[in-house]
Amino acid sequence: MEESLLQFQGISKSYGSKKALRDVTFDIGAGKIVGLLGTNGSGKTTLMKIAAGLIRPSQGTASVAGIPVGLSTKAIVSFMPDRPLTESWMKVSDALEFSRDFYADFDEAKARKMLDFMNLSTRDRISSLSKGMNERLQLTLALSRNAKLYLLDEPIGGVDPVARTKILDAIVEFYSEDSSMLISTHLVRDIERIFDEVIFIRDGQVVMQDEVENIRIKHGKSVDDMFKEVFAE
Ligand SMILES: Nc1ncnc2c1ncn2[C@@H]1O[C@H](COP(=O)(O)OP(=O)(O)OP(=O)(O)O)[C@@H](O)[C@H]1O
Repeated sequence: MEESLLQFQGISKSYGSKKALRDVTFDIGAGKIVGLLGTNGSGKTTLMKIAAGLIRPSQGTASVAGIPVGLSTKAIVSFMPDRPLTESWMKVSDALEFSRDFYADFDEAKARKMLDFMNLSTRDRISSLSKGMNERLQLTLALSRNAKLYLLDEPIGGVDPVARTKILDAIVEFYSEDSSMLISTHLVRDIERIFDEVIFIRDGQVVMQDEVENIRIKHGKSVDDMFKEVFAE
């Protein structure tokens, strides 16, 4: 059997009386780029944060590479949150230094190569970066760790189509094939070309998990068409 890199078993999460995830079960194998697709408020960020070990589920178990989510899985999981972690007083070089001090697996040479690719300079002030450039920086910081699992929460949210293409190209270029990646988004059309598999999540429940090739062959549809069909109101 192929190695499982991320496993959710019967995960539920409530915030007070609000149920954000309901009995979520899925498995992601090694070497896969997986899209976590759902509309606003469907529970994508909650799922990512549980996988990253930042919040605890109300029920169920989550594991990364067979290890229950906790301190030791944090060392092998790189999380790009949908809101920047950097501070506005920093320069890009300060952000690199922070990541280097913080993460034993941070690869500075890779980070510098990626910054070049992204047209970012270490001298840039973070407060002066546009939203799209800031997303590029956050992605650089996340992908420059030699992690086993990358969790990217809305990496193309709120940026223009040109920046989206650049960000997707960077993901494909700098992705290492022995790791897996889970990418949440609702902008399916722009990004579906990079997915091996997709998970559809609606109202906190997984409604479908399939290989992209299956969707195209079995259903004769693009992932975007399938998404629109599943999420039609
Ligand atoms: N800290 C919180 N307290 C209370 N409710 C919350 C909290 N965080 C999320 N929720 C609710 O849980 C549900 C799932 O939220 P979540 O952020 O996981 O969804 P999402 O799919 O990431 O949405 P979006 O695409 O809008 O970011 C939403 O209804 C949200 O309002």
